[in-house]
Amino acid sequence: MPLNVGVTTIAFAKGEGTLNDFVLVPALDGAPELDAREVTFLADRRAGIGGDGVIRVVPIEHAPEEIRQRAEDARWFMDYRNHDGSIAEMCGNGTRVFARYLVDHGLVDTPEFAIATRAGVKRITPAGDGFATDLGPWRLARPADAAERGMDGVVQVVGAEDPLPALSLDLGNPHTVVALPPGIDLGALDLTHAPHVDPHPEHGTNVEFVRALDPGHISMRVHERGVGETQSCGTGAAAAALATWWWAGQPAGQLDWRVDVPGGTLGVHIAGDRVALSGPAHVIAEGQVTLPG
Ligand SMILES: N[C@@H](CCC[C@H](N)C(=O)O)C(=O)O
Repeated sequence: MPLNVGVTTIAFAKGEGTLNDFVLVPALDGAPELDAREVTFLADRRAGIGGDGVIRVVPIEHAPEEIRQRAEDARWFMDYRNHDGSIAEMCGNGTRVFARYLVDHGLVDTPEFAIATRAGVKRITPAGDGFATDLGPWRLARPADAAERGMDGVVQVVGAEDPLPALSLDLGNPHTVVALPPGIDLGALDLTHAPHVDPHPEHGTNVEFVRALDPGHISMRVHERGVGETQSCGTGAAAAALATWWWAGQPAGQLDWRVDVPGGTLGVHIAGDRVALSGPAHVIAEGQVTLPG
């Protein structure tokens, strides 16, 4: 009997955008489907390939019905999972790395194209050595409270005596943004555990800690839902810029933001109720991997 009976070997690529890293799995005929155990194996930095998330590259005709119904002109579905196997609606950095994979593999034939995500269709355009993604509409998670006070919850951080005020935003996925007061050093924050957020969002949240540097320029660290601290989060950078802009009174002349993250720099452009993200994207390795039996 051959030794490889029952063994599943699949193609993968490894990519990153501002060091938010992903394992991409082409599923060009709809397979492989990946269960949570296979995702956590692929994302494991010791036993598997390693990544903050795992992204299946799925032709739209093989996407789930609810995605196909809202796909507009998108020909590809970004099926995103977090490091822990959980499903996330959106990944901003992931859209650029996904776009890089499609372009490098000749899977799109125009420089601008659309991709379907669980949070709707996102439009990609080339930008510098990477891409810009129209992340689409954003909104405050709890508009009435937030509009009144600019803060709608609190986050407890290790080492701070009192919980810090925070603002929650919906970018297709959930974010809670904290503006650090002067006495707390962004670089010294202990993000080894998920910060305690109150009120706790039903489906969890990504938490961004922000230091304002100059007008239109912030620095940020993030604890991602389903992952832990990462070197960057694209939707998180957009949420951080939007919250800082909101706190500043939404100045009309301050729509372009530079967001420094541990893994590099991202651009955020606010356009009314829409927001766009730009930054680099690289595919750094491709190969084959055998899934655990
Ligand atoms: N890193 C991503 C966000 C990935 C999903 C997030 N962890 C969630 O669960 O919402 C980004 O670049 O936006």
